[in-house]
Amino acid sequence: MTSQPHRLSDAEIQSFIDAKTKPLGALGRIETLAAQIARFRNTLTPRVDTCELVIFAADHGIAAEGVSAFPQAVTQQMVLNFLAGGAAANAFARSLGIPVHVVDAGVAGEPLDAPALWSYRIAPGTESSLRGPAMSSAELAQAWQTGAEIVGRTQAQALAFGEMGIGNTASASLLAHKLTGLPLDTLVGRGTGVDPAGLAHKRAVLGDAAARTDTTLSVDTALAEYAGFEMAMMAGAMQAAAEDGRMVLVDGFIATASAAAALARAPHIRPAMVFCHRSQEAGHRVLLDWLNADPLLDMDMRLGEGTGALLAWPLVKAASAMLCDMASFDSAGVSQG
Ligand SMILES: Cc1cc2ncn([C@H]3O[C@H](COP(=O)(O)O)[C@@H](O)[C@H]3O)c2cc1C
Ligand SMILES: O=C(O)c1cccnc1
Repeated sequence: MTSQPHRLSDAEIQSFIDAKTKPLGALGRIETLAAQIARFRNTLTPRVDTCELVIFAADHGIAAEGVSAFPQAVTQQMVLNFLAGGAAANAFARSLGIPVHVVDAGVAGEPLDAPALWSYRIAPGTESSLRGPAMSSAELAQAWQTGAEIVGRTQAQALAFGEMGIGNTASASLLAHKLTGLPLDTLVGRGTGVDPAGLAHKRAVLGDAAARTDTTLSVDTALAEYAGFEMAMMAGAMQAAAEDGRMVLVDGFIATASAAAALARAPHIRPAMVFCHRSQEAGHRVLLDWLNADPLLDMDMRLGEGTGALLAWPLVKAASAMLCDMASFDSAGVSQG
């Protein structure tokens, strides 16, 4: 008979943290984060000092219904901007020494001919979920599987996931609504900044799109009916990353909707997930509450791209360093109170 590997208990982890040279609890939420990392990696000294950012880009059929303040062409233009290193995510990542990978999961138009682009396009954009399913179940399966394949191309101990896709706050609202049963209106926000009339129009369009199907749906049906390729691919990548022992840094509203889908399929991956920031997008707060997630930062940001996840990375790294590098009262010869 093979013996089961020892699973660290919460009490063992807490007493290891309490033995460090600091008053009890003095590192606040860094201690909570450290305990999460130790539990997830099942070691008291989990080294987490490398991170990569993967940005998934795709277009959304529902963008044609006027639910964004920006035209669909911006998705492809921003992909080129990511590749040129000029987006907010690039600037943040560079300042932190984090490599950025850009995935074409289904950007509209002709495929981009850019050697640095990770080209995994399922189709040139989804169908409009106002009229029918955004994608087929075969496309969903392909997107999910591709997410796992993409994780295989990365090495870092933590992966931050970002997205780009005009109209994807609309898709994220619909996906979150069908997964959770929360009222749709509480999950709809201004995205890139639609004005009050634009927001009323967005609510009406999304209400009609939601009315096509049952109030709540299974995760696979919800994804196929309403998600984008970048969201399904990100969800698949989150599951694969967590199952490979990597920490998963969850960004804003769209990434959190993808995380909710990943959790619906694979609840066991929750300990890998760090909810990094609370976006200004109205639905994010509601969805985080439903997930019982209390994110690390609240910076009044509403961008996506993985920017919020990047800002939280130093906190994750510090929590790991606290566990790995900090002395105990015993080892340092410091008197306890
Ligand atoms: C220049 C620009 C850069 C962006 N970077 C991320 N997003 C963000 O805005 C989009 C979602 O908002 P909506 O649903 O209203 O279209 C996504 O592409 C998201 O990543 C951007 C949007 C714009 C315009
Ligand atoms: O929170 C996000 O991820 C977000 C919010 C608005 C626009 N794009 C992304």
